[in-house]
Amino acid sequence: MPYSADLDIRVTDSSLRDGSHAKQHQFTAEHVQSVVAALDDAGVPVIEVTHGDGLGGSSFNYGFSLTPEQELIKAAVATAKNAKIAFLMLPGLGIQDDIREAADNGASICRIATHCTEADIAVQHFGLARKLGLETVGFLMMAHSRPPEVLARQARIMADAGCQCVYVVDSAGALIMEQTSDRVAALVAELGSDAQVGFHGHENLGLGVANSILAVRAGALQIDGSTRRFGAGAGNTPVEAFAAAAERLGIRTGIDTIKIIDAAEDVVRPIMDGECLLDRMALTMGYTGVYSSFLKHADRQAKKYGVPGAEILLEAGRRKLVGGQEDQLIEIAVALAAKK
Ligand SMILES: CC[C@H](O)CC(=O)C(=O)O
Ligand SMILES: [Mn+2]
Repeated sequence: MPYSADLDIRVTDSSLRDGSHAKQHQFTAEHVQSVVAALDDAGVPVIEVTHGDGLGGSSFNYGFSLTPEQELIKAAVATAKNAKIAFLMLPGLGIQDDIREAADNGASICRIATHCTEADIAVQHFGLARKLGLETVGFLMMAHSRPPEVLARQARIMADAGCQCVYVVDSAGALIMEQTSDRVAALVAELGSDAQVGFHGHENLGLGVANSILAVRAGALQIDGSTRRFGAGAGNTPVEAFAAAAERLGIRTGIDTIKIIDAAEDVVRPIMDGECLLDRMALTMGYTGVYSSFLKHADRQAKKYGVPGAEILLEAGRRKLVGGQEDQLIEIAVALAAKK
């Protein structure tokens, strides 16, 4: 079944949320206005705006935002003519009042992320979001680290709690081809008509577009990307490349391919601090299964303690660290420095 009469799938652009990691959370309201205006004009149907780690993410552990995220959400809502504005939240970081405030500020889609074995911590949050009339999306993060049947059981917990679309989230950019489609297919089989399935990719092995196309073929109805790959690690599935590939394959996204190619070059690139690169650090994350948002934290500790960043990430992979364990990157850097 297509997503709707006009669209086969719905694309959510995460540049203004996943890109917040790459920008070290230094977005201004003007950045948000210019990106939202360009993406909206290109026909991107959903735009996500929040601190990289979601509502309440602005903190010592994750990095402070330059602009309060509710101000960024307001700026996005005021600018978008057609696109819906989404926000992310991680239970335990954001609180219920943050969800209420984002809804009051005009955001209409609440995306709730948990580690892929911890869906049960989101039950109350889905309940509240639905009560507020928000559309709901669930993120099963670090999805490479568990097999399809485990993810399917976690997806069931989210759907039963009121989640309307559960995403397979390749936080480490570590999923390879059928590893993506097998996971998506398992969720589609489990959820049936109870909830849609989505896919959120990262480019750490250069597979974001290919994995996303395979996800669509396995039944995903929602796909995330970031224009110009503006996201954590090597960035997300580039929306402009995905839109072009989808169009050539006859998959209707509603996005104007030429306009989004122009937006990537003329609007998004100028606000990025640099390109999101498929370099040694990003490849190490994809290869060893490390959370993409650890990149800038590892970079900082590498500089501070004079140790190679890739070695910090290799050890993070060995320890199988998950989001929220950013402090262990400091411990790893200190230990590497002591060995020198
Ligand atoms: C909040 C953390 C994280 O950036 C969510 C996400 O986009 C991912 O896990 O890939
Ligand atoms: Mn991500």
